[in-house]
Amino acid sequence: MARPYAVPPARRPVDAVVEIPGSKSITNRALLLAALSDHMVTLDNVLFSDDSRNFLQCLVKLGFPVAFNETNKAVQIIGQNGAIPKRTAAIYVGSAGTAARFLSAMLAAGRGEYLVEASEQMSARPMAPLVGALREQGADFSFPGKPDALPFRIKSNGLQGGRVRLAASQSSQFLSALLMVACFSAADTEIAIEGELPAKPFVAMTLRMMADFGVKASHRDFKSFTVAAGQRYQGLDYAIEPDLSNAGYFFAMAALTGGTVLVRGASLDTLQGDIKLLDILKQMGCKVRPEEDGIRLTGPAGGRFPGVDVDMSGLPDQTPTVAALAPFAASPTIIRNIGFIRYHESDRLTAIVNELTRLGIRAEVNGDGLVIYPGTPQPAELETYDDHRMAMALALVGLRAPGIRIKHPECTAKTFENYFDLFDRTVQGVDSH
Ligand SMILES: O=C(O)C1=C[C@@H](OP(=O)(O)O)[C@@H](O)[C@H](O)C1
Ligand SMILES: C=C(OP(=O)(O)O)C(=O)O
Repeated sequence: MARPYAVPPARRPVDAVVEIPGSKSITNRALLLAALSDHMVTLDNVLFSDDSRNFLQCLVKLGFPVAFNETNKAVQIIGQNGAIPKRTAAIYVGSAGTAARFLSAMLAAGRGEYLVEASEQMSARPMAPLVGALREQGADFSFPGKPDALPFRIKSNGLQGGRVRLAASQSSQFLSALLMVACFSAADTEIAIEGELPAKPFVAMTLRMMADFGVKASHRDFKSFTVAAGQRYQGLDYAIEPDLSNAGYFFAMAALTGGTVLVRGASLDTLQGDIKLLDILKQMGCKVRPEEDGIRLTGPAGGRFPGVDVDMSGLPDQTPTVAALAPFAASPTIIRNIGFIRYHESDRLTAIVNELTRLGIRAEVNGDGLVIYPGTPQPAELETYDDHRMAMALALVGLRAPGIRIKHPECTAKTFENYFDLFDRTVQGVDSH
């Protein structure tokens, strides 16, 4: 186990150009759509991290012809047009929500008998609404452990399609999973959403990527979705965007220090809803400039900014980032409509309040949101709950407050293996231009 990471306080405004690995959400969708396609797919700028390596290993276990080269960030998959090569297999999805949800749906839409296993953390996260919707369409589930949770066995003989209800309020990934496999069902699929659908931009990403691979879906105001049976995904070459969820920490470094960061390859024209963090940072006085080779953000002079009042249901993964900036704001920060982040790698509402409190910062859960008050963080060793985003975001506090240590920094490997190396280099200005 790695030692805690001692955050180096920023002695001057950061001035850096950073390269962020490929998007987890796009990588794991592209891997699924490639496997489901009817031809060879070549993926570029693929993320290699725990979440995507687990996904790739699952595809290998299921018998898909997969070739990958980590140095070139490239993956080639020969899609099997909705079929799964192995009729029986056991897969391990690790802690990846996307792998757990997307691959379970693919197996339920296949024909065979499969065991899906997961880390302890993922086994505690919700699966029941997805299991229920897949069961309604003909898949058979059994549970060696807790009912309706991972690990489980799936016995499948194709999905029926038809009208399906989905309790979607705990995670948008249930819907993304159902949408991506629906074209292989016997009949057209109509999914009726029950409860408030969170993280809609991730569903929009799913719809856009399905369309890129050749399958259309329609929806009425994100409340009901239709996918016609018989459509097929095509083989193509596909480039993965840099991960804007992970770029957020580096933009935040510029905001906190009144410095400037260029994220190479980032664009306002993106599949990723987390780009909206830039709007929040603008409200804090940052300047955003799209340039030829990326997006540049310049923080407010002296790192002085006001608190914000923001609905973050569309960009839930940025909640820890905004929470880490909040103690340094001139007024309280209010974050709304993010109750569902209780179901992420940790109960993030509780985790954020616990760690801000440990820093001597007043922070409260308020219904489905958070209120965080300005203050002076005191030296502390912070817990990270085996949650990459808690580790990556809490480190930001240490740029402006001395004596901050981040426990178990290795947990960033879920989506960003060398995060703390890049963090160090960004603070020290090694990569600056
Ligand atoms: O579909 C996706 O790629 C994701 C959707 C969101 O999950 P929830 O809808 O479960 O919140 C997000 O938090 C996660 O990091 C990635
Ligand atoms: C919620 C997250 O991950 P997952 O894909 O496991 O749901 C996340 O990366 O913040």
